[in-house]
Amino acid sequence: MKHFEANFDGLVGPTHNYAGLSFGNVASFSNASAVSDPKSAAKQGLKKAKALADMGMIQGMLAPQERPDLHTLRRIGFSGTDAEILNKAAKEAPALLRACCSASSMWTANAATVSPSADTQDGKLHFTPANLVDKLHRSIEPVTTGNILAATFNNSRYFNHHQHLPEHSSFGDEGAANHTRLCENYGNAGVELFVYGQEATNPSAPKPQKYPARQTLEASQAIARLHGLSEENTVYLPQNPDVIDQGVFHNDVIAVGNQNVLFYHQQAFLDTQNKFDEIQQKFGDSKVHFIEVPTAKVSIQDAVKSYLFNTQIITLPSGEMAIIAPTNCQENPAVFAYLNELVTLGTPIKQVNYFDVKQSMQNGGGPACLRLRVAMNDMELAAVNQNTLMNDALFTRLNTWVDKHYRDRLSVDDLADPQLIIESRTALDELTQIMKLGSVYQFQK
Ligand SMILES: N=C(N)NCCC[C@H](NC(=O)CCC(=O)O)C(=O)O
Repeated sequence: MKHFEANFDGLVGPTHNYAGLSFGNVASFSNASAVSDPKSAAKQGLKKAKALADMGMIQGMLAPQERPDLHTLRRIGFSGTDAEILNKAAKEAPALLRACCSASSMWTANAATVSPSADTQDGKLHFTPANLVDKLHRSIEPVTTGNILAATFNNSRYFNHHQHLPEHSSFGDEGAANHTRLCENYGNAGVELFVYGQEATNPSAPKPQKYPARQTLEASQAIARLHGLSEENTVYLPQNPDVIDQGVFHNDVIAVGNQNVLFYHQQAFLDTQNKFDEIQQKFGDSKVHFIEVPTAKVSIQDAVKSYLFNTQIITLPSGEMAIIAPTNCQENPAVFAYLNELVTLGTPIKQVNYFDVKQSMQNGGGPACLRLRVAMNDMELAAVNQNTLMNDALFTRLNTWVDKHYRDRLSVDDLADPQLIIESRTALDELTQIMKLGSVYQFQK
């Protein structure tokens, strides 16, 4: 049986825009009210996904969510026709309308936490959609995320789908953005590493002062219980609250792992040495490569600006590891110099490939935010909805679909345009047919 890690990238939705919705996410705040280009955003994402498929990686796509989210606007008391609701919300509660229009489901690293079958008690692949309770615009994602995941991984013999955690800050859960799995081979039991920013039930534990910690220890522990992970294969690692206060709103902005590599910034964690000893002991006899980037070489500010750690580390079919980085890393002299040096250091990482994902970066989403990792075997892959897997035909089909339905300019004021509801629904309805997802959206029920 073959084992590998697949990446499922979020298809950017037709309402991709810059609304400044994410307090603590520097890019989101500093680009608030900039004009976006949903068509380019979607195409940049598709290009990256296709490039990985062309490198021999298993690559899938996850459908975006329905936006504007009329269902939520109705839930909070707006009534009338769709156009009337939009009009009233734009006048009476523009901030709530913006929250209901974000295309933020594109960052599928936040869609769910995934545990491969090699790690779980029942031998199935487990998915728990993230509740994303820290941000209003993201807290409306998990139900539809669950529908999309169930339509993509649609075989109960192999896949176990859980409900998202209770919607309370004690269980703040941001999915795979705060979760990394280290393993010798994808098919062996690995060490599941949960990084949290706060302990909800222990007020004296360290926590950030300026920006919110989105992930709690209690949420991470609940996921480990739900997925049937063993204690010997699980490590909980506290994030350094000082870096959260400098804009590191998810762990995947400061660290990334793959197989036997953990690539991280010197200031990423608390209690680092003890926790690394625990990781090594649980990992087993072979050595984990802890690749530390020192502050002297790359400051936190440069890491946050360039997204050096929001890179994907992938294992190519040749067995070599490559980094998939945003072009922003090339544009930052300190980071570019570091990456050029990294490939010469004798670590498993041998090459760096750069991709322009600037439309996503301007909202704080790099290459790693755009993908959900699913380690699986070939039987599990055969059970996946095959219409979601990237190949030449799907790439062409989705690009044509984007050309047909997406705007190339969207301002925050355009979100009040009722025509956007029609455009978005027409596009998504067609997409569910292309990807054979069934009725995953509220407007289809
Ligand atoms: N690091 C990972 N895995 N994901 C990045 C998510 C970015 C997203 N930005 C936003 O939601 C901005 C939307 C706006 O401001 O319009 C967020 O902050 O949750």
